[in-house]
Amino acid sequence: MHKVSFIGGGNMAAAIIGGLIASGTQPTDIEVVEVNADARAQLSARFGVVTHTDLSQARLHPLLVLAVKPQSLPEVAAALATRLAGHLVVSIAAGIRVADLARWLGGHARIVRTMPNTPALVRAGISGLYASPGVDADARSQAEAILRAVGGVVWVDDETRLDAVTAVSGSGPAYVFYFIESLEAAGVAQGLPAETARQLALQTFFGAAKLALESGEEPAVLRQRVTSKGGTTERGLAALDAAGVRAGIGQAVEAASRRSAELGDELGRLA
Ligand SMILES: NC(=O)C1=CN([C@@H]2O[C@H](COP(=O)(O)OP(=O)(O)OC[C@H]3O[C@@H](n4cnc5c(N)ncnc54)[C@H](OP(=O)(O)O)[C@@H]3O)[C@@H](O)[C@H]2O)C=CC1
Ligand SMILES: O=C(O)[C@@H]1CCC=N1
Repeated sequence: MHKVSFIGGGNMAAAIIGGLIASGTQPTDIEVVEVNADARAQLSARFGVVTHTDLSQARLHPLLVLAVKPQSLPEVAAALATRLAGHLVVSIAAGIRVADLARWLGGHARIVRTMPNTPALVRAGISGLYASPGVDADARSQAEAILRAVGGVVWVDDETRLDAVTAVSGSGPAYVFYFIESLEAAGVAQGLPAETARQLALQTFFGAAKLALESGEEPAVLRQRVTSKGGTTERGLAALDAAGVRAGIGQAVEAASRRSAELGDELGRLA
C-alpha cells in the first residue's frame, strides 16, 4: 500500500485508517491533517499515525483522501490546488461531484469519487467508486486498493448512482443500528435484561447477515424458512407490514439519496 495523506480525520477517516492498519499498513505511512485537537489526539493515541494541525505542515503523499464534510471541501480543495502534481485524490464526501471538485482543485483531474461506510473500521466495509472516463487504470486500481483493504468495492459507471450507493450503504449502517436499538428496546419491553436483549439483537443481526452472505440464498427464501405457518414470525412480520416498515425503509433511502444529490447541487454552485 502507498503512503497516504488524509485531509480530515473524523469518524469516517478514523474507520478507514483503523482498517488500513489492521490490514498491515504502517501507521507512520499515514499522515492526517485534522483541525480539531481532540480528534488529532485520539488519532495519535489510537493508531499512532502522524498528525498535523493544518495543510501547510503536511507532506502530501501521492495518495490523498479527502475526508472533510462536504461543506468544508471547497475551502480545503482551494488550499490544496497549488500543491497538487500527479497526486491521486480520493474523495469520500457525500454528494460532491467530480467535475466540481476538479474545478475547486484548479483543474486537477486525477480524482476517484468514493462512498465507503464505517464498518471499514473492522474491515467489513463496502464502498462504491466512480471515476471519470479519463482517469487511468493505475489511479483506479490505487483507489480500489485502499478501499479493498477495508472491505468490498463496487464500481458504478454513472456518477449519479453514487447518490443511491450513499443512501443504501453509506448511510445504511445507521439504519441497521437503528433497527438493532429498536429490537433491543423491544426485548427489554418484553421483560428481558438489557444485556441479554442486546446480545440477542446483535448476534441475530450478525448471524442473519452471515447466513445470507454465505448461503447465497435469496433473503426472501431465508425469511420464509423462519416463518412457520400459523407461528410467531408470521404475526411479527404482519405487524411490521401493518406499521409500514418496508415503506419506511424505501422512504429513508429515497430521502437520503435526494439529500446526496441536493448537496451536490448546493455546493456545486460554488465557484
Ligand atoms: N460518517 C460516515 O459514515 C460517512 C461519511 N462520509 C463522508 O466522509 C466525510 C467526513 O465525514 P465524517 O467523518 O462523518 O465527519 P467528521 O465531522 O467526523 O470528520 C470531519 C473532520 O474534518 C475536520 N476538518 C474540518 N475542516 C478541516 C480542514 N480544513 N482540514 C482538516 N480537517 C478539517 C473536522 O473538524 P471539526 O469537527 O472541528 O470541523 C472533523 O474532525 C464527509 O464528507 C462525509 O460525507 C462518507 C461515508 C460514510
Ligand atoms: O450522513 C452523511 O451525510 C454521511 C454520508 C454517508 C454516511 N454519512
